[in-house]
Amino acid sequence: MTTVIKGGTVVTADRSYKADVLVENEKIIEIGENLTGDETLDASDAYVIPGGIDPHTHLEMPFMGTTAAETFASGTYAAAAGGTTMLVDFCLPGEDGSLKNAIEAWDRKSKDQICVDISYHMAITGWNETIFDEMKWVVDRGVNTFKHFMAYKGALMVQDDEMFASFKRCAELGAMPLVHAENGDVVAELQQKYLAEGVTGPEGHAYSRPPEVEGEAANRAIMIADAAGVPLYIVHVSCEQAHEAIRRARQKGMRVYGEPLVQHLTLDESEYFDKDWDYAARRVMSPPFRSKLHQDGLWNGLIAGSLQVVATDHCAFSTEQKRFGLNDFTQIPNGTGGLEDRLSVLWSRGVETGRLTPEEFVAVTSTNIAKILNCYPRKGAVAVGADADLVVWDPKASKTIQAATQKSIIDYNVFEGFEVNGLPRYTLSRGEVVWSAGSNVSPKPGRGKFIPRPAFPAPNQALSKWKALTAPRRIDRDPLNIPSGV
Ligand SMILES: NC(=O)NCCC(=O)O
Ligand SMILES: [Zn+2]
Ligand SMILES: [Zn+2]
Repeated sequence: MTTVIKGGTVVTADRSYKADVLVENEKIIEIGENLTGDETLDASDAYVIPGGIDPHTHLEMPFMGTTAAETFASGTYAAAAGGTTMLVDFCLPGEDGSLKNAIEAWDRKSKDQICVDISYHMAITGWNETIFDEMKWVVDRGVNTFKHFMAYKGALMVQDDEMFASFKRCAELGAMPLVHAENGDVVAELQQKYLAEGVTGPEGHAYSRPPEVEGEAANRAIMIADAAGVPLYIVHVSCEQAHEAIRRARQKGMRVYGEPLVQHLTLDESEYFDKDWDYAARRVMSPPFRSKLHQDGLWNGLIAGSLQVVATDHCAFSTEQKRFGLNDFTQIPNGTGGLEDRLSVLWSRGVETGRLTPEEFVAVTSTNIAKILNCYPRKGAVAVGADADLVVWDPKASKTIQAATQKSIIDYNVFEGFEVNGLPRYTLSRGEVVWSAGSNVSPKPGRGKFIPRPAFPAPNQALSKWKALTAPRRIDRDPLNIPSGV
């Protein structure tokens, strides 16, 4: 069976052009004019773009004494409804600390539920010989990225020596480290200070995580990655201090990537000062929302290329779960949602305002991350041979974001009331229509696949070669030119 997407404008990260797209057996088989197929999807007055890739989600993740309420089924359905056809979820080791068991646990949770494709990042939350050994198994299993939390002291946080050891192991294995950059020691002290001063509400969350703690950690992680000889990806970059560290590193020739979230681009710190406790607590996430000045910096970074990817860090807790921290902001489970609305919010606030071109929109929502994570051009491309993960994007379709009508099972939405233009008319996952606006298509849980991402030795090898060429070395001198000792 063939499907033709007809009459649209194909938009990729580097160009836009009028063409039909023909799909068969999960793949794009032809792009051109006047194509026909067994089934036709109308793309007139619309763009045909690669499906969105959200590289940062935490579905059903055990965290802060509870478990993120968004399930693999509801999260991937919400993703499809918003034009996202692949997400990368974080595997956390359980009490036994085993990476292998964590991946197997994530497989068990996800496999019968996922409606679109997924991949994993593996979290490194400690350091020992078993972890060192298991990292190879993880990479061979198709997970080439390892996340390190520099915050969440007493829980997920790792120390610098552990990070350095793990980064060096990543370099050997052709893997890439990721970091959550915040100075966890300082955050922990600031939390106690504000609690002692009687600041117990969600505003304390923002006060205890100022941009400086993020900037310091970003600089430290960059220095450690450089010493280990490995590229680095910094998740949820929220402020100028961290962005500046990335800019400086890139200017020095280091492969450092930065991922702002759509929430940080569009919501600011005033959300935490709302008089309604639930409203403010629902927006508690780390790092917190910042001022407009930081937001402008993040947008500019996307334009300049110093930041490459827009993600969501979808880690959604119900209002009931947020209320665990009613008397103490440090107990509010950290995390917000965004998976369903990332593309439409970014289109409305980015492309519609002229901050981003449609091509840049495609780059930061799909193509760049597919390249960074080594699954391009299978994903992130409109090209013959690529998976037919495609979105017919209707720039004229509009809606008001409302929790009441969302596919996510969370009882609120941090973008509630946002008027957005730009929505998927159709979302195709490997050629199958998994979302069709105005109809009742709903994808079958379990149809999604795990996408292995092999080791990517090239950037690591290039870096090692350069490091070897430029390493400090002994100067051999003619003994005649060495003054004799006195
Ligand atoms: N970001 C957040 O607040 N929660 C999810 C876990 C993390 O990424 O730090
Ligand atoms: Zn994080
Ligand atoms: Zn996260």
